[in-house]
Amino acid sequence: MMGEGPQPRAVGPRVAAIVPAAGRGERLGGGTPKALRALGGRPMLVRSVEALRRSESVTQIVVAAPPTLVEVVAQLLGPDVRVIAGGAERVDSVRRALGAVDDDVSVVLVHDAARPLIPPALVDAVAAAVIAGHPAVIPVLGLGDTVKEVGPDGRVIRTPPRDGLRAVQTPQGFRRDVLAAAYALQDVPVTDDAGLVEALGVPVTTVPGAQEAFKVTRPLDLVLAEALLVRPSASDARAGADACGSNAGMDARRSG
Ligand SMILES: Nc1ccn([C@@H]2O[C@H](COP(=O)(O)OP(=O)(O)OP(=O)(O)O)[C@@H](O)[C@H]2O)c(=O)n1
Ligand SMILES: C[C@](O)(CO)[C@H](O)COP(=O)(O)O
Repeated sequence: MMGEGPQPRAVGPRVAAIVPAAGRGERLGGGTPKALRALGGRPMLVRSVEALRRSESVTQIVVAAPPTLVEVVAQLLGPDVRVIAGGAERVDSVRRALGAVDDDVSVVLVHDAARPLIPPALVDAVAAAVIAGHPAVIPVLGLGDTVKEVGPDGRVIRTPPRDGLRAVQTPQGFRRDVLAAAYALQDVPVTDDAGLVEALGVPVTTVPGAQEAFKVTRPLDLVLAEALLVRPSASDARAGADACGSNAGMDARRSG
């Protein structure tokens, strides 16, 4: 775990943010693809993209959309965002989006559309750690619950010591060549991008995550996200929504 003090400043390298947004949201339910479900009156995906725009480090955003909704999502997000068709699984969506990243990008962040309340400062902390020399960086939080490994019969197999366990969030940040090599691997069963990098044998570094970066997975998560948006402490997220359509920061970095 890196310290919680000042992180290296992100200057110089081009940083792309890939946003996998092509999932169906089966655990959330409701019919509409999850990334387009409204949160405080705006699609979750729009809020996630706004947080990336507001970060100081991101210079390009590539979104993997549900294949039938590529045009709709492109209209929704505006011309500064590249929208491509996602795939059947999250890894397929990220692999396709990686193929659409500009040639001059050397750092790639992968951020779930389903984490709409991500603080821009966390995006920058992950990017800065990669730029400082870590090949792979993930935000993590300690666990509040005890975790059990349970067998198919429902019986507890063991209780892993909680001190060494972390819940993993996004954005996960990578040197581009490392992520490309990881995504060249086939048929490695993983649930996050860092899992592929671990399969390569490349070290993965952690930085402190943020509670509000939780993933909207089930209906109660949506209720919690709505509640957070109307609290004063959610001013960042609201400002992000208010700024929707203003791309000045990212435009300046892209042309700089
Ligand atoms: N084929 C897929 C599956 C998931 N995702 C994206 O990966 C992120 C994290 O996935 P998850 O929360 O599991 O979303 P869903 O797959 O939509 O959820 P569920 O498993 O409940 O259907 C989401 O932003 C989702 O849109 C994607 O781009 N392409
Ligand atoms: C990438 C991820 O959000 C890190 O916590 C998570 O692993 C995605 O898992 P899901 O099963 O696709 O929600």
